[in-house]
Amino acid sequence: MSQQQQKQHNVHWLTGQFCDDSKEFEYRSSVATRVRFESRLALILVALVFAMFGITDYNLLGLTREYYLLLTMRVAVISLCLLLAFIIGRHGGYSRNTWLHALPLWILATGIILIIPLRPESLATQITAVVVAIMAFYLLIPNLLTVAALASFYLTGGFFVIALLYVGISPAGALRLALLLIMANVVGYCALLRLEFLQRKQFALLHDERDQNREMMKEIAHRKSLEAQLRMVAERDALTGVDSRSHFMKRAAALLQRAQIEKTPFCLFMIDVDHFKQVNDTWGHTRGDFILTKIAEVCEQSLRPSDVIGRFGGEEFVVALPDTSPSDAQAVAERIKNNVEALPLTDELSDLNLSVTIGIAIAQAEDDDLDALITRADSMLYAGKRDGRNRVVIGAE
Ligand SMILES: Nc1nc2c(ncn2[C@@H]2O[C@H](COP(=O)(O)OP(=O)(O)OP(=O)(O)O)[C@@H](O)[C@H]2O)c(=O)[nH]1
Repeated sequence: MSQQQQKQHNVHWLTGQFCDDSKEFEYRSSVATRVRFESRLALILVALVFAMFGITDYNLLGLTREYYLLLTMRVAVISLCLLLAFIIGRHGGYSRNTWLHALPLWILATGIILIIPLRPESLATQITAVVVAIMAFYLLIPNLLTVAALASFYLTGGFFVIALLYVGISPAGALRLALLLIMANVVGYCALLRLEFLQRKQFALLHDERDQNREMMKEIAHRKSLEAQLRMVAERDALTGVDSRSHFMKRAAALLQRAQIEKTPFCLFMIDVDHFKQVNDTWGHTRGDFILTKIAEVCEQSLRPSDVIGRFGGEEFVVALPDTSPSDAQAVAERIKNNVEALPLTDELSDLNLSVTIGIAIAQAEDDDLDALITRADSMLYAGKRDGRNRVVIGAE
């Protein structure tokens, strides 16, 4: 891991959050959906529990003014909690709206604090409720440590001050209460700090792993494209785009073998451009190259997709024609010859009389091999050259 990444993954010892803001934002965004769901659930449960305590209020106070005041306060807190549960459900990822998560805690804390002036005699019960609420703020309601801690400190401080003001507590009792509340905060704070730390460490690890995987996928894609390029270079003739000689030999050998197994006819052409040296000498090598690519194009267009054409070398092409009878092969060769002759070239090449000579070999014996066929097609080709070029010569000798 690079130093930069290491720095990004540092978690603050006091807040339990990533020191790097963008990393923290990324983390919060990644847990937003879960947080939203859990926050809603927690708020609804809390509202229910808070409502249930209304029954104890009634038992203790009866239908008194204090009871109605308490009831109004409880209804207000519960309504706000439910409203916030609804809002959090819609907009409450804490990557942006952190305050939305703080708000219900502060409302609940206020509700709990306000019980004391209304029911001072229930202090003992309320102390338990406050300790439970502090724990819930830290551990049960999904929240950021800072949000939970601030709301807890508010609840702790507010409750302590109100208890001192409204209930006559002895100094020793006050000290005990303060220690208890501090303890509850320390335990909750440490537990949540540890949780936040572990969750972020886990997130950082997963993130690293994902980065490494992405790098690996990139590397694999790069290698694959290199392989494809290499294959292309090895299999294709760079100038004309037809098969390279070696690739042609592989494909043609396989086609010949299949033809021999299936006992279907197989023919092979050797195509040579006539007087190409003269073409080069007169119009230059660049135009010579251009003419070669045009001839390759015309040949390809004159063949079936199942035929295979390769550049054998220089101005010589070779074609394998599976499942082709000698008469069909001759017709195809004539077509190529005619198409080359009629090749539309640029104006500056209008004086050029382009032609090819084609030698055809027919596969006969079952053990006929590709080299033997090529040799035979070659001798047909040279017979054609000898007899004046621009012709097709077929034979099995
Ligand atoms: N422009 C170009 N010329 C090539 C290429 N490969 C081979 N040649 C040329 O093709 C010419 C072949 O000449 P020769 O073998 O004497 O045959 P030819 O002039 O075609 O005469 P015949 O085959 O007897 O009709 C040579 O001048 C080579 O330099 C190529 O890739 N590009």
